[in-house]
Amino acid sequence: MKHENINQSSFGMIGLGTMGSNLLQNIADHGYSCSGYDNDPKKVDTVNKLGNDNIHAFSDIKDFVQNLKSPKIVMMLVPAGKIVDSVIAELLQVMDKGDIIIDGGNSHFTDTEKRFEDLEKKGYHFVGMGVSGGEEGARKGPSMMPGGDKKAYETIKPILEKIAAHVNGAPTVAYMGERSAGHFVKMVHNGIEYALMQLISETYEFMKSGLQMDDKEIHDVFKKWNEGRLKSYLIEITRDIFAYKKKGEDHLFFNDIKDEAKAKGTGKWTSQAAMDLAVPVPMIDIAVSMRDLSKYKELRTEASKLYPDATKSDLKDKTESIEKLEQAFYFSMVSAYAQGMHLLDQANVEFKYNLNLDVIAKIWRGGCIIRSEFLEDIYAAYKNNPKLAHLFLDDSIHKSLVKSIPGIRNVVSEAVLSGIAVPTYSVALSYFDNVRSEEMPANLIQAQRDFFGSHTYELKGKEGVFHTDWEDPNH
Ligand SMILES: NC(=O)C1=CN([C@@H]2O[C@H](COP(=O)(O)OP(=O)(O)OC[C@H]3O[C@@H](n4cnc5c(N)ncnc54)[C@H](OP(=O)(O)O)[C@@H]3O)[C@@H](O)[C@H]2O)C=CC1
Ligand SMILES: O=C(CO)[C@H](O)[C@H](O)COP(=O)(O)O
Repeated sequence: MKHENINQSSFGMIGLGTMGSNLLQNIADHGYSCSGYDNDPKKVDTVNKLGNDNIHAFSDIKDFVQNLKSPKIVMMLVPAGKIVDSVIAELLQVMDKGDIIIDGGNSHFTDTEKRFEDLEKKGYHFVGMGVSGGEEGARKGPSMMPGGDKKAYETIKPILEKIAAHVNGAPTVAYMGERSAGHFVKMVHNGIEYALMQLISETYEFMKSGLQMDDKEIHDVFKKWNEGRLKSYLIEITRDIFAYKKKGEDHLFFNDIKDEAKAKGTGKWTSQAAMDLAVPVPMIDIAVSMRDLSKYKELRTEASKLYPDATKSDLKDKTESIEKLEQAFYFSMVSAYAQGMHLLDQANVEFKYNLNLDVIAKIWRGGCIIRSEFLEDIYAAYKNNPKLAHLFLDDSIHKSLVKSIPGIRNVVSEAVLSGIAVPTYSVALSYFDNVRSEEMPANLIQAQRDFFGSHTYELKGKEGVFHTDWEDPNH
């Protein structure tokens, strides 16, 4: 479909799928004239049939670009990977130097790093921007994490600030930092998302198998939790999943879903990046691993026959157990955010991104999947002390964390004795117990390394590296 009006649109979107179509409508709702392009003519048709006077969709990339005002602003919301490179290559044929290209997908930060460098050399302004909030967020107000070309960000800032969610009047978008900073921050956001989702699924298992609660009771607990300090988007949707029945059916729909979790990769990328930077994020690691384990259905089925019953403990007092579980969830949730923020802090040093952790917490308070009441505390912690080395060291967080320790210890031990898998809870606790250990047993590891491989060790109170012949009879 060709349009008469050329050079009319203020904003162009490539990829009119779930995110692109909704974000474009959000932008159009704020009074901007928009163009859309997708290589799937059906998507183009669907968008044109919305009847939104502010949106014109094209199935020819040249017509699409021609319809944009200069400097042209084009955002891509296409699947991450090679497709992004091929769309950029097409765009370079039809855009002009000085134009702005935004990648709003979940691109790997190392790809963004290369694209930024390449496009900068070629004279284009490139912004790598994480977008979170899913379909509804894109339509009504996402959280956005732009990084890269600062000048380009200043140009698109008025649009982004209008379409973002708002918390206490502040938009949930801000410039994150240099080059690939936006996509790095989004990746860590997703890593935390994985950890919290795994934590919620273990909570459900503990309630169901440990406390013998039925679906209605579980729904009521999530409802109550969402009215307190655990209030968050993920608890809110879990509450709603525990109330969702198909018309005419008497059971919750999610019970029909296979217990095999899929993943697009951002959680794994977070763990990989954390390993490369030597930052421990064990809750994210375990969340990725448990999604992987869920796929081994046959293996699990066979093993379940071989090892049928674990010792069951007697969890009698449900009310008291739920109170402990709330403490345990709070404790572990704090730990999940703390591990993610620690990774961001260390990546900032390594990659010289110029991140501001308070700003990141601020824009995560609304619009995104990990938005939560607790992000207010994280925001306050980093605003109060931008150099805070770890969230556990913040005074206010310290106070509430300490009060939750009995809960986490109780839940982990009860679960272990009952044979209920709570790896994220367990690792949250062990991570904490090691973080609070001035002495770790790592000296033994050093001794072993030196014993079998002459890898050397350092000594307390003595400079230098040393080696011992551990099997020398004359030592
Ligand atoms: N869905 C979500 O909740 C979220 C997704 N994201 C990220 O946003 C990006 C887009 O996701 P989403 O909207 O869900 O994906 P969809 O698959 O729904 O939409 C992508 C669209 O891009 C089109 N497309 C593919 N290749 C090209 C091309 N070469 N030229 C033009 N259009 C093309 C696709 O067409 P076709 O179908 O024909 O291939 C499709 O219409 C991804 O990086 C995703 O990870 C980020 C946050 C949340
Ligand atoms: O980016 C998102 C939300 O912010 C995606 O919806 C989310 O990452 C989905 O990831 P996965 O498919 O791996 O669970």
